[in-house]
Amino acid sequence: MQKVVVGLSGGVDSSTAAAILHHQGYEVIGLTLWLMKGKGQCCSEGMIDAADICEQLGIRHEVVDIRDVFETNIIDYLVNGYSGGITPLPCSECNKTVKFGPMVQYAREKLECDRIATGHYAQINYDPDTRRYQLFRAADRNKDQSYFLYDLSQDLLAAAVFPLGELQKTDTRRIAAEYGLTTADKPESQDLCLVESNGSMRAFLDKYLAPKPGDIVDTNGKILGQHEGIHHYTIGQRKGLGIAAPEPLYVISLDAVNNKVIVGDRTQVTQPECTVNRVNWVSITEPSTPIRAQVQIRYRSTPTPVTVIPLENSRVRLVFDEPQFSITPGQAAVWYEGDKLLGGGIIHQ
Ligand SMILES: Nc1ncnc2c1ncn2[C@@H]1O[C@H](COP(=O)(O)OP(=O)(O)OP(=O)(O)O)[C@@H](O)[C@H]1O
Repeated sequence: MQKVVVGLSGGVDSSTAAAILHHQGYEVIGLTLWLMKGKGQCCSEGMIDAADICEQLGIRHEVVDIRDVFETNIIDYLVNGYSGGITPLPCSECNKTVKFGPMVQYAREKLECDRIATGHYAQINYDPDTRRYQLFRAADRNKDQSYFLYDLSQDLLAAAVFPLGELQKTDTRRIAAEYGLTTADKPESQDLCLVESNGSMRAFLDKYLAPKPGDIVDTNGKILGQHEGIHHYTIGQRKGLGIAAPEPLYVISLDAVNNKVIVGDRTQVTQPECTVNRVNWVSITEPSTPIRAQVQIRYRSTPTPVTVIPLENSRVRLVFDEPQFSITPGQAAVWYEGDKLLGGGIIHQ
């Protein structure tokens, strides 16, 4: 019997992924990563729900304590990023270095298993011509999580299985109900796990960063107001500036060195191009000449036409057909050809 390890968060998606594979005849092992320190965090409840599902399916359940890795790779990464004036995207980093990497390693070393399934909505296809694992958007466009998976290596994609990639979310709930899974009606997570468990990103950051008051200025350096710490702001932000002005003002940059929030009008936060670092090419090898694609500069943004110009050291320059509003350093830019994810990286400037 073929063995597969399923990453179980305790939610309906991963429970259903496990149940589908179990009913297809795989030997399924449930694996829950213990991510967050502290009692009462979402993981504690998730672990119990995951254990329940394993009991229900009659499968083995492993819990791997990875709290230190989560703290270094996600919490420190976020806190350092925000205090340095960028807006990091934790989910792609978490998928690569906290979830898939350690799960694949644990499965290979401890469970003699080479396949890892998750409840992610995305699709993988192996192209024998190019010998690459390609990543595609999920059939359910509204649930598509390919954007958060752009940083997976070929080795991790080779091991990954996404049983929900061809389903609509309504199918998942229906299947969960048909199998009588105890998680079938569990509510959807609405936001980043850290935001859910802390109430807001600001509340999370305030646990780690002391207030550091400074000036809110325009591009000429004129002081327009005060802030409590640049970590409370993100590029393109309009609300919560506390400044009365005849025209709407937006955050156009964050100056960590001088502890300043710089604001301006909408045109000043709209750019024709940007540089992207730490690029991972997924479905194709790195091209030697510019390519055309459609890019998303944040998770829910509409894909927009772009020319991707390869640069040295795993970087690219993105030249948008139409200038883009609020390009945010630290967020991911991910470019596609139709549904095929070509590559992505971290927006630099
Ligand atoms: N703590 C964890 N341990 C093991 N696998 C996890 C864990 N958290 C998430 N995963 C895996 O990553 C997938 C996507 O995680 P995400 O946080 O986006 O949850 P989700 O889409 O709400 O799914 P679910 O309904 O399964 O919680 C999950 O379906 C699961 O397979």
